[in-house]
Amino acid sequence: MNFLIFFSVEKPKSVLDLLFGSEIEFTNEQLREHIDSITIAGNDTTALVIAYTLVLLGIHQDAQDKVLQEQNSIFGNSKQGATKEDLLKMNYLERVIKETMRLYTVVPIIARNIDSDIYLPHNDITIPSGAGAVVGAFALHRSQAVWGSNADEFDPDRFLPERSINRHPAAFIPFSYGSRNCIGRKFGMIIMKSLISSIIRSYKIEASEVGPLKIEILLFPINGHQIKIRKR
Ligand code: HEM
Repeated sequence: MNFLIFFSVEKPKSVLDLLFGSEIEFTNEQLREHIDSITIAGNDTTALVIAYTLVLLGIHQDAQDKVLQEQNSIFGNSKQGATKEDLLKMNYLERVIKETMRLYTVVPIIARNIDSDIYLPHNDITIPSGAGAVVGAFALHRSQAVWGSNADEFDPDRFLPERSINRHPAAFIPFSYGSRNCIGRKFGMIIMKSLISSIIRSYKIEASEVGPLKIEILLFPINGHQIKIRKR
């Protein structure tokens, strides 16, 4: 297992080093469970978002051109990996990734057990303690009431600051919301931006529509993705 914590000023430490060095002494089983959480929660989610993003860029060539322009403005012709400073400049790519996570919410349903009665004033409904509840993030992200009549269309500029001002903070919840939201959301963004940045600088992508989807905890394309890549 060889995860590194990036951008530390000190010598980078692996996740295991950090877990071993923490104040709490974990049992082997707890250590394994932590590593399981990080790999399972962090791997498939990130890989799926990267794949959906590449497919959407392959379909929307105009967006791919804009991503490439932004990359060229940061890197020129260089193929070097992105630094933290480079990643901060990738505003358009970040909007593309967010729009991908909105349309293809890879954690489409978030489930909770209700442990005390919860009153929902807008609907005048009380969810009783002991009930199970799901937050339908996929449905919320496609809601025309929230995202407008073009909710099903790919429009990364929805995430421009000026178009996001009046949006409810919980309208966009690919990483969930509140105290149990994703602990890896910033790390996930770093991985996704770094990888897509390197791929787009080296390859031109073409893709066909995303076909039917299925939910197996995460959101998978039933037929896989049809994608062509050509060296630039
Ligand atoms: C695009 C990538 C990712 C997406 C879309 C995503 C999404 C989510 C969502 C929706 C939850 C809440 C699930 C629930 O409450 O049922 C969650 C929790 C979690 N995520 Fe992520 N995640 C991503 C990347 C990562 C990465 C890279 C890591 C670790 C390095 C990670 C670690 C975790 C952990 C440990 C939890 C449980 C947090 C808790 O229960 O307090 N995730 N993630």
